Amino acid sequence: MSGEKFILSLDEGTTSARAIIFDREGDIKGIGQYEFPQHYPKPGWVEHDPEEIWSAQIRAIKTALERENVEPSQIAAIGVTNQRETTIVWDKTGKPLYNAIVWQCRRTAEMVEEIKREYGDVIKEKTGLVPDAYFSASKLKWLLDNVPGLREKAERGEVLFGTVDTFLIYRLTGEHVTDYSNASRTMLFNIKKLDWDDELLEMFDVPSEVLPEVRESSEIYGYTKRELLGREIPVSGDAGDQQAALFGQAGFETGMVKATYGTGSFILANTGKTVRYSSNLLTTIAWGLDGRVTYALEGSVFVTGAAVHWLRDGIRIIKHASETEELARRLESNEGLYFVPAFVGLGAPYWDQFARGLIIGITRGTGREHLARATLEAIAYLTRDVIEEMEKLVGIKELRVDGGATANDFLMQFQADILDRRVVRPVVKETTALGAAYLAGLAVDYWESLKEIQNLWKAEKIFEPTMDKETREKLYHGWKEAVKRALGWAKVVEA
Ligand SMILES: Nc1ncnc2c1ncn2[C@@H]1O[C@H](COP(=O)(O)OP(=O)(O)O)[C@@H](O)[C@H]1O
Ligand SMILES: O=P(O)(O)OC[C@H](O)CO
Repeated sequence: MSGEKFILSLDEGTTSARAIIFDREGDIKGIGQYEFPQHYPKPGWVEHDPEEIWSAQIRAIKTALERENVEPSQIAAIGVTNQRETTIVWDKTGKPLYNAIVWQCRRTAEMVEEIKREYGDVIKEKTGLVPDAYFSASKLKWLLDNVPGLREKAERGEVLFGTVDTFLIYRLTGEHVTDYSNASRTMLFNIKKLDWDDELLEMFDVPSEVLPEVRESSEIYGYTKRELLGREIPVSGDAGDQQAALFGQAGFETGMVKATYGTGSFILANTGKTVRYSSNLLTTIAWGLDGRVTYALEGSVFVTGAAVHWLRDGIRIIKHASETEELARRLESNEGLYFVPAFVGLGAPYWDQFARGLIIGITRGTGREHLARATLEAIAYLTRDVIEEMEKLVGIKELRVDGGATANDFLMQFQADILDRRVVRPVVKETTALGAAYLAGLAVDYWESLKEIQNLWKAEKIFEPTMDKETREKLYHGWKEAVKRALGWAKVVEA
């Protein structure tokens, strides 16, 4: 056993929990990963069992360490990053009091519509968010109103609320904390005053006793309980997964933009110390570091990789996500077929909770290659929708990309073409986990500075735009028309 030290990053995503060991170069030394079940108790509802999240996460840690023969004593620090907004309540013993309500869950859509009508502007001003069932506030209100006895317990100070980072850190260390980036996604946090907001707490009927303490994204929150890994290891990094990915992409300067293509796509632009507002994008906290908060603009697209997943598990026209690439390449163009994957409404920049998925332009010649191509193209169009909004506020030179679907070269090239911008894919694709590792490592002096981290970032492949303007704009026009037809559909069929 060598005495080399590493950083362990816990990346708890929507569908799986990963544990990744990084070395000083920011290279991956080992990975453990386990999927956990998705629960859909009613149409549009999505839940996770926090115990299933926890056991997947612990197994992932043990697998990563055992596989690579790394001893817990070689872990200098642990960083945590997580699917954001997903809401958990538990008691002081760490026992969950209900399933986690997942960010994708639409159960509070009507509740939010009502609040939005009266308080939309106030919420935007204070939290930077476009009111939506996506964020934690309405989910927490739902829990307090619907789980028998929960509100009374909460008022007695016996209930702890948190996003998944907070739950994991509580179980790991016993500390009830979160970081600025995660707090900024609850819709209860004032991103300018950097504190929980009394008016919002009142609006959502949330007793302040349940809230975690909000800390920087890089500092020691506590130490792992000895019974977990046989050692007390500092837990010293915490950021929402999308903000962590911006950090892992070394997106430290104003105007740097990354897009992560996972279940959904999340495009974030660093706006530095400035809080910039856009009516169709979110203003969010990227991280808190060295006594300073960095802000970002975010376009959250709810369904992208999940649409590829649907081709595989829903209509079963492919066996593996990667097959979409070969299918798409069989065609010269989309031949007029568009797919708007608005399975759970549309997020940025449309924010329509009632939009639903649509496939348009079907002819007798339409086959699975068209659908595969339309799915990949939709992912790229949805990203352009967001970048167009961002460009009104920040200059954007290139797009740094990461996440599962970036393995698809067809998609990456089409993305560069449709944006008319360079798309850059880094060597280390696990930028979310890497970002959390960097945050944890900075707090314990494993890495010294942002400059050092910047020097570790390396491009693997650059996709240059090659499409002519006329084709690009014609294709994009078709997309905008297809989206128009998907908007509000749930209202039409419910009426
Ligand atoms: N080669 C590929 N082409 C297109 N989509 C892909 C490819 N590989 C994976 N995906 C999609 O990417 C997603 C997985 O990415 P990942 O970053 O692991 O997601 P998450 O962290 O959200 O669970 C899946 O939804 C999958 O359908
Ligand atoms: O788990 P992911 O990678 O799909 O990310 C989910 C986002 O954090 C939701 O806001």
